[in-house]
Amino acid sequence: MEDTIDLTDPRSALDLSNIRYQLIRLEDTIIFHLIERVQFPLNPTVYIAGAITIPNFCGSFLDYFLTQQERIHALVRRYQAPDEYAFFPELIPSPILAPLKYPQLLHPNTVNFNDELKAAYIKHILPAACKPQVADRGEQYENYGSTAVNDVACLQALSRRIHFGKFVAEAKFLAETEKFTDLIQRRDIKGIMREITNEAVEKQVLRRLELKARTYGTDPGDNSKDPKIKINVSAVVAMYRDYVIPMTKEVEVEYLLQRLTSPTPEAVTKNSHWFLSALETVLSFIS
Ligand SMILES: C=C(O[C@@H]1C=C(C(=O)O)C=C[C@H]1O)C(=O)O
Repeated sequence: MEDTIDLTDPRSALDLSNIRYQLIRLEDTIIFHLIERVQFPLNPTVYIAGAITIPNFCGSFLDYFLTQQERIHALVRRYQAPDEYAFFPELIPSPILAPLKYPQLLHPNTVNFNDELKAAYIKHILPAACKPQVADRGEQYENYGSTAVNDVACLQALSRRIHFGKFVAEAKFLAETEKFTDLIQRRDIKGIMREITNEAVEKQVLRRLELKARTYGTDPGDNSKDPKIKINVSAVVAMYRDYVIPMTKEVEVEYLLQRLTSPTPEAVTKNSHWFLSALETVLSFIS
């Protein structure tokens, strides 16, 4: 197992033990971002379209923040990486940096579960993890900016986690190509779900997560008998059990259902973004 997954090397990127290691690392990122987020109350206003007036924008404050952040991150090539998926892919510009040449690791596909992830985050994950909303204490106590900054960090880490399901699926497909080819050809979704599921690994993930949430959420300097925990540990476990693991597996299944078909133009765009960007750069020099 390597220290980090190398997405420029197919042997590293499609090795299931490397992928699992990456998923374990992402648990740390997700828990730390969530600990930051739950310092603030739920602040439902942030998620309601039109609740905060924004010039030339009619969505929610969170969506405004996400679109702006994705634009700047796209300029520095974030969404060229095969493990990064935008929440608003239709709004992102081409990078200003020269394109990187990633090898073709995944079959071209259109799988993007970010809408489902964002909906579950707002409707279920946050309400379970946040402290109860204090009564409206007036404008000077608002922390909408901090709320959205932390939400974007949480959502982007969660998005990477669930979309790593594509690498998991590709590794499993390569290990048992014949079996998966048959299931995919018969559109046997239940059979695919059964074959990609590893209950022992899932149980291990949940046990480790509980320990991590408790450990990272406790100040090591707090020697009291009943130390304060900065995060609701059972909400973290429930987030993985009810949303993160099921969505990772849905990503796996959807990816496999597209594994044998020839790519649609939309799928090619994500996978050959570097080629289109290169073409754009060349054309900008000519014109
Ligand atoms: C990620 C894997 O695939 C599936 C998804 C898991 C997850 O989301 O944590 C765990 C086990 C499998 O059911 C794996 O096999 O490691």
